[in-house]
Amino acid sequence: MDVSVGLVQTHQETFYDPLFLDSGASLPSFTIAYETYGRLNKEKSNAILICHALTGDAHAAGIHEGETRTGWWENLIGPGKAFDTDRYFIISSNVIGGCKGSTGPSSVNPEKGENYGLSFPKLSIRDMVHAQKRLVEYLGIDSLAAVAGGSMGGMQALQWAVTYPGFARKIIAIATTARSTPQQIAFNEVGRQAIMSDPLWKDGNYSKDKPPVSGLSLARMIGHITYLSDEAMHEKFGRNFQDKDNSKYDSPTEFQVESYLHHQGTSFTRRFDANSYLYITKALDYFDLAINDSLTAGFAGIKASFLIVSVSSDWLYPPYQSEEIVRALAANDIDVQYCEIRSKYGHDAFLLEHGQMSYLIGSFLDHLNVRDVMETDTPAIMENSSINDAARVMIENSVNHLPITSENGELIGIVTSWDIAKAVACDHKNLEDIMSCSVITALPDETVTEVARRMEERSISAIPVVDEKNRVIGLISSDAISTLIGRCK
Ligand SMILES: CC(=O)SCCNC(=O)CCNC(=O)[C@H](O)C(C)(C)COP(=O)(O)OP(=O)(O)OC[C@H]1O[C@@H](n2cnc3c(N)ncnc32)[C@H](O)[C@@H]1OP(=O)(O)O
Ligand SMILES: N[C@@H](CCO)C(=O)O
Repeated sequence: MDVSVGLVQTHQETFYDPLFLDSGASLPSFTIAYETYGRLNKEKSNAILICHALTGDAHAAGIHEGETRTGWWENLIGPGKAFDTDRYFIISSNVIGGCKGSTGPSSVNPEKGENYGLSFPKLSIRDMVHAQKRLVEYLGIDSLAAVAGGSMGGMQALQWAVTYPGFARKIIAIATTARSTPQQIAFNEVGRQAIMSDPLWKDGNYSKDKPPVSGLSLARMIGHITYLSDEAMHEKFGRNFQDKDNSKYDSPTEFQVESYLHHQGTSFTRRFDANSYLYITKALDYFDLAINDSLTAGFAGIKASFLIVSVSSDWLYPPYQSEEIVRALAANDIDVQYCEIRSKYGHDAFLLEHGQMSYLIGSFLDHLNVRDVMETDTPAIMENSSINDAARVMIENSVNHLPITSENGELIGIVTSWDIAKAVACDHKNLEDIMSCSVITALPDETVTEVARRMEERSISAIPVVDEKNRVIGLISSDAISTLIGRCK
């Protein structure tokens, strides 16, 4: 059986200082629903905020008492999983504007004593993030190890990096964009029109017992098509009929795909509020991190490392949008890793491709720096040494790479066992004749991944690690790296 965080509860916290919104309006007070998994460490340095997508909620992992469904990222959050609750304190909250315990249009306006409905102010992704910051501070946390999410959750993660530079050390943004495209806005608008065309919607003043279920169901059916791929639909349903005995002309849901979409639409109306759908999709539409159409300008000043993941078959948030994020980050010299995962599931792959996602997220969160892997007791020799001295030191210490330093410890060259062999074969007498003077080096705070890539490109099996004054402080070897990868699995 899978290891899980087990029984969990959704908590609620109300904040009584107003939340000022991008629209110019404000919420006099607001409530945030949230769950936490794992333990906050003494230094309060191990918190990770998880952000949900359009229709998600705070219940990202574990199980609620008396229920059977686990949280929506159950496969990624838990002991020993990518978001390892033995090491990290995970926070997951419902966005403001939502309908799963946080303040949204279905909540009571404290100033009027009635539901907000359409009097709820317009929201942005940044407003959602401002509200999350209040929660994080309430939990006593003044920096986050990471913020992570898929789809709209990825937008929130990016927004955190822009709005609160340096607050989160790592950002994980999956199947997302830095600015909504006309096509995304178009699908959202069709969904909204489906809701607003339902006579039960009543300009947003529907009663709790009579919500606009046909409109909301239709909105979800349209949305759900965009979360799948052509291939996934072929594989799931083919052209199969739902009822094999009564196949054609006389059933409203002849094809399996029709039946499936109706099921997705209907079950959605049991868990989601129509007005929340209108507000949250609008927040998606407004989302644009570019400044004067430049994402590079929009990302200036960011201080975090990024993992950006796209899905090969995602036609709603296609990989080119992730690539745009990566280019703009790289243009700002921001550390970024990018992977397009191969998947047939389409956009919803961020909820389904557990293997690939676990690997990427797990390695990104745990990635080690050169400092963690380098050997520090490696020998070096002075510049005026002889070839014999070099050979002896190499044999005595069983090393194949020997940095050569000046008197003050500065790196001036390197000699390898291959160079020594060459010296014997070609009868060279001086160390200067065989040593390499333009040495590829590593810095202690670089990631092992970056350095491994450099070593692979140059076909080098070990490189000296130097400090800011180019003094040798250790050596990193491909052997040490492969031992590490073997250990990490
Ligand atoms: C990420 C966030 O932040 S939260 C939001 C995420 N959660 C959701 O989107 C919930 C709704 N979405 C889904 O269920 C998504 O499809 C996923 C991605 C989460 C799950 O995908 P899968 O495991 O592949 O499930 P699938 O898409 O096949 O749907 C299964 C459901 O369809 C039903 N179904 C399958 N075929 C048919 C059919 N021919 N006719 C009618 N119903 C059908 C199943 O009975 C099942 O019903 P249930 O969910 O009520 O138990
Ligand atoms: N299935 C996800 C996809 C939207 O990104 C949701 O409903 O939130």
